[in-house]
Amino acid sequence: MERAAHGYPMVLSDLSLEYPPHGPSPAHVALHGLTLTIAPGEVLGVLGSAGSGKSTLAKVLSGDAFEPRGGEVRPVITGGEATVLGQALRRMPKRRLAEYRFRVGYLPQGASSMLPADRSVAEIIAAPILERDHRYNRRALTTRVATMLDGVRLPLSMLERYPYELSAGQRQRVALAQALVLGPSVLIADEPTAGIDLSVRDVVAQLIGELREQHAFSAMLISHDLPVLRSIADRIAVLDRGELAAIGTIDDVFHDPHHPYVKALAGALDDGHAVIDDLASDTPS
Ligand SMILES: Nc1ncnc2c1ncn2[C@@H]1O[C@H](COP(=O)(O)OP(=O)(O)OP(=O)(O)O)[C@@H](O)[C@H]1O
Repeated sequence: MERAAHGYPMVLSDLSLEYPPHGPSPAHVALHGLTLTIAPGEVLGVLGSAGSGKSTLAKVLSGDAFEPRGGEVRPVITGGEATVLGQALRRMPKRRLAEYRFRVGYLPQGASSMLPADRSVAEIIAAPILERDHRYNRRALTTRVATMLDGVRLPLSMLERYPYELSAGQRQRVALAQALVLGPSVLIADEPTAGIDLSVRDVVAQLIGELREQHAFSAMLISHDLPVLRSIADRIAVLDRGELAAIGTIDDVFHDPHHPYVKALAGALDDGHAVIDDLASDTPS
């Protein structure tokens, strides 16, 4: 896979994403003309109103949207381009997908409730390694899995447990360990702390901080959790109804907001809301 000539791990250029028509439902444009970059070592926070296209963006950028799975309507790139770690995603050949997904960490929305019930924590964390190389040295695998578990601050005694034996926060940490086990240089995390205890907030912040110290690690962090964004994100992008409403440092974005949705967010922050999930996008644009 070629490296990005410009060195930016993520470049979105006039990107539009659409759900194709299905049954009686017409096509739906989820994201329209999004242009932004993530610099090497940068963490970009993404927040936005419900339905503004955040999860759709994460599914496409992670490659998850391109996995052959029946039954589900998946978004497609209908305009512009997204280039991640040098891989242009529009018209990416199918044979590139598996390798691409190994290089990009993805923590989907609700990951803690999607862990396979019949696998132990050790098996769950090890799965991407064995998927990439089923003959991977077992001793090295055990060490890697234990290191990842420790990295998300869970005790080794959890290795043989099953998801139902863990709290939601512990399951989310296992999902994070799995997303990072292949040592990706980019992580796309969709609401990693939503509805989960504060322990996950701290772990996400600490882990991303450590990864940035160790190597050029960049991330897109979808979150409405302002303390998390403040502690980790270098800049934030605000989406509203499928379009970019603002981008910059948190202070820049909220200091003198022009866009109505960003103004409403700034108002919520002034009122002391730290988590701004529930702010409806009912502001006129
Ligand atoms: N399978 C689908 N088919 C058609 N439209 C969809 C599908 N999934 C999502 N959408 C629509 O695409 C738009 C973007 O949805 P998306 O889930 O990306 O928003 P979001 O910003 O992540 O919202 P939330 O904060 O509620 O998770 C919404 O209008 C949603 O209704």
